[in-house]
Amino acid sequence: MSLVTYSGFPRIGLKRELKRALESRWRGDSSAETLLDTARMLRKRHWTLAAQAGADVVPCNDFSLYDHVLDTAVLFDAIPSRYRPVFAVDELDGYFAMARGHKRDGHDLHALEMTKWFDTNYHYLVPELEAGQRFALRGNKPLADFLEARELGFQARPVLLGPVSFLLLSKTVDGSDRVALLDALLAPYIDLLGQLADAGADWVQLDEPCLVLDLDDDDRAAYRRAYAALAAARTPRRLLASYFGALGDNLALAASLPVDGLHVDLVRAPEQLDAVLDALPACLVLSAGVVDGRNIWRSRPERVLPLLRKAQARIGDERLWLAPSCSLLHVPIDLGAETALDTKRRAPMAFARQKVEELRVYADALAGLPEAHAALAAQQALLDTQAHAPGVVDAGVRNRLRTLSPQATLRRSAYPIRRTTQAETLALPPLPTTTIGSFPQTDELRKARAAHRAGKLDDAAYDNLLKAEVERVVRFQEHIGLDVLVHGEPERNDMVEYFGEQLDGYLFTQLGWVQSYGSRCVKPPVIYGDIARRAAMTVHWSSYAQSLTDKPMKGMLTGPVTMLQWSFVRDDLPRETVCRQMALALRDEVHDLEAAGIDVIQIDEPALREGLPLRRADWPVYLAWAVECFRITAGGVRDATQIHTHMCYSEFNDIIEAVAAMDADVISIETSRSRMELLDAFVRFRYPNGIGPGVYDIHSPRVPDTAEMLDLLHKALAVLQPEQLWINPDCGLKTRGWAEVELALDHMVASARQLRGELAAVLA
Ligand SMILES: Nc1nc2c(c(=O)[nH]1)N[C@@H](CNc1ccc(C(=O)N[C@@H](CCC(=O)N[C@@H](CCC(=O)N[C@@H](CCC(=O)O)C(=O)O)C(=O)O)C(=O)O)cc1)CN2
Ligand code: MET
Ligand SMILES: [Zn+2]
Repeated sequence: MSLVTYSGFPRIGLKRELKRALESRWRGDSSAETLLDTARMLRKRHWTLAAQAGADVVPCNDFSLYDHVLDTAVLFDAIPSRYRPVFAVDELDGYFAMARGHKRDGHDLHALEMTKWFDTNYHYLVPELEAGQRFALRGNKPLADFLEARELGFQARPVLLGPVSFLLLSKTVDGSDRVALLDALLAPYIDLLGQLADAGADWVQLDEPCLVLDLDDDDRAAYRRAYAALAAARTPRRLLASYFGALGDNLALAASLPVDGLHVDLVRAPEQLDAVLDALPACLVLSAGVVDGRNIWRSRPERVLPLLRKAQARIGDERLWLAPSCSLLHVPIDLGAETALDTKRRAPMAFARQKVEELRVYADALAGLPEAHAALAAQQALLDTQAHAPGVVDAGVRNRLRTLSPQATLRRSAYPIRRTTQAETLALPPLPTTTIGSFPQTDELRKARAAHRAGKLDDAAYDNLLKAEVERVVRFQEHIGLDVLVHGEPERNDMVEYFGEQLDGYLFTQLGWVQSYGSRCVKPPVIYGDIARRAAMTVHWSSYAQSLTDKPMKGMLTGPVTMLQWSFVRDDLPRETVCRQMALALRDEVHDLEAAGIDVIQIDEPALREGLPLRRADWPVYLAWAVECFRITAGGVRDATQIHTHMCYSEFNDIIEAVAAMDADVISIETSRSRMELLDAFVRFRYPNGIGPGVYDIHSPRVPDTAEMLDLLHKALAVLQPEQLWINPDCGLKTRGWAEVELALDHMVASARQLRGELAAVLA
């Protein structure tokens, strides 16, 4: 009979137990032991849950206290020297110093860089390597997890990030070739695999997601060398796992590697099954990733069963494993906890637990169990009726999209004309200062929102509290002398969920948390139907904030691509269609803001880069619709209305033409961690519009001083026109405390004043 398994489980816990335990430890309110106890409790709970749901084999070492790439770096002792003194005192403090920076006991260490895990909203820590880097086995996390599982009665399969993907996801600090470090890295990998074999592990899973990317010959050679070396050593049987896309031109490579099993993603790339079966050497196990590890919809038996039957016919039951397409890290844990959702809406959905249950049913169906067949037929019937459920199709939206004029993407005039008009109407000083939107989300705010939601705080009281917060934010900005103000976004739980709550076509979960980085989670809202705006969403707050000040108040919206990227999206329409619906809804909001007298409107697109397809060949199509959607949102406003956009976590070289084609009047970007390196793409491209390279790293509790910001600004002025330059932080301030924000923004305004003085002196 085919075996049911999965390659990784969410770590944070149904009620975010890990988040609470981490943050409590970081505050110093609890001991390391307490944190480790919570982690152990979660692993046990999750293994038990998965086994009860029908998994035959569970993975181990998929759990992490912060991030699995960081775990791998520490496991192989790839620890930059600056952190070593902290490790020398305490291993766990050292680990968290790499994750979050460390300012204590005379140390002032910045964290490792954080970046997107492929095209997901999960962020990993980028290992820092250097030429001549040495690796050694440090600690025994995978082995300890394996033994812990066995103690509980599970013969688990340890999961490791494979050596080649580990190197490809790392960076070298000296610009040397990271793949050249492979041979040095293989020795401790082999040690570890030997230890696991000695301990009785029969399989190990080596994750090599980079196999779905465009690889060059050196990368391919590295794969061959690495896996030949592992095959020559004593190891458990090796399952090579690819996910997030098709193996494509790397299929021959993957199938030629000396391993014992291959995992492929048949959700993103069902079409690869024939080629995979043709290429799969005899005796290899095929782990078929047939239910979606990236989305929350039940699988469609009419799509999945033919794939499984074909595989079964070709290789038999013993060599066929059933699994989700990728780790379940990217979905919430248990739909059963969503008691507030009505059963009709809940029926077509599946979270991690339900996905394992689905796999069990497929395995039983392959084994010929009649009740499994009946269950799958019922599931298919349910999904078919879903297409006609209320709210799924909105004829008005469909019609509006069908008849949308191409003119909708156009501004009235070209940028140089808009620029002049805006200079006259806004009358801003040179080098205008602004912020990215959010101000600190204090405990008080979050508690009040929770109380409001629970019915313990009435609408009026909640509204008053938010109004008072907006007023505080406005007064503060006036006091320190910022030029373009914001209202601070205190009314928003999250920049995506907040808008989702006000749009038709969306539904929400109570406990649908997904880890974004470390202890930070998001609760992606679910798009199940056509998107339409019921009423204005932000005009009330922006107008109120504008009424408090004579300075321009910047309206604040989340852009269509980011709304899509950070939601769970229906799978019965092309993503670009859903995105166009979103763009139309947001366009109406832009117009309403303009009509209400808001002259500056920011449309955030921090996830535009994240949505870029993993294969270069697929970029142009995506970028074309992504840019079009932004332009639909911003299109049609008066020349005098200044459209801003904001992007963080982005490498711009690949997308600079698309960014320019968005034609926002001003873009703010994250640049301070890279010390303005991210500006290079804009400079090379001679990006003509306004640009605000961030001068304050808001991810760190560290407050930069004025001189540090001036230094960054001088760097920017060396390559940009002074008329282009805006001064702002890297991103929103919601995760920071007021004390830090007050100081940092004060320093920022001081740096702007000084720079204006310098410029005036040059011109005089
Ligand atoms: N969707 C999304 N993706 C993003 C970002 C983003 O802002 N949004 N930013 C980038 C970085 N990623 C981030 C992801 C999450 C957070 C973040 O701060 N998340 C918060 C939760 C935000 C939220 O939904 N808050 C809700 C719920 C808050 C809460 O925990 N309430 C308590 C009750 C309050 C209390 O008593 O303390 C509870 O439910 O138990 C609210 O404010 O209403 C967290 O993990 O702490 C920040 C950055 C990239 N991806
Ligand atoms: N306007 C948003 C904020 O300031 C943009 C955040 S981008 C992740 O929080
Ligand atoms: Zn941002």
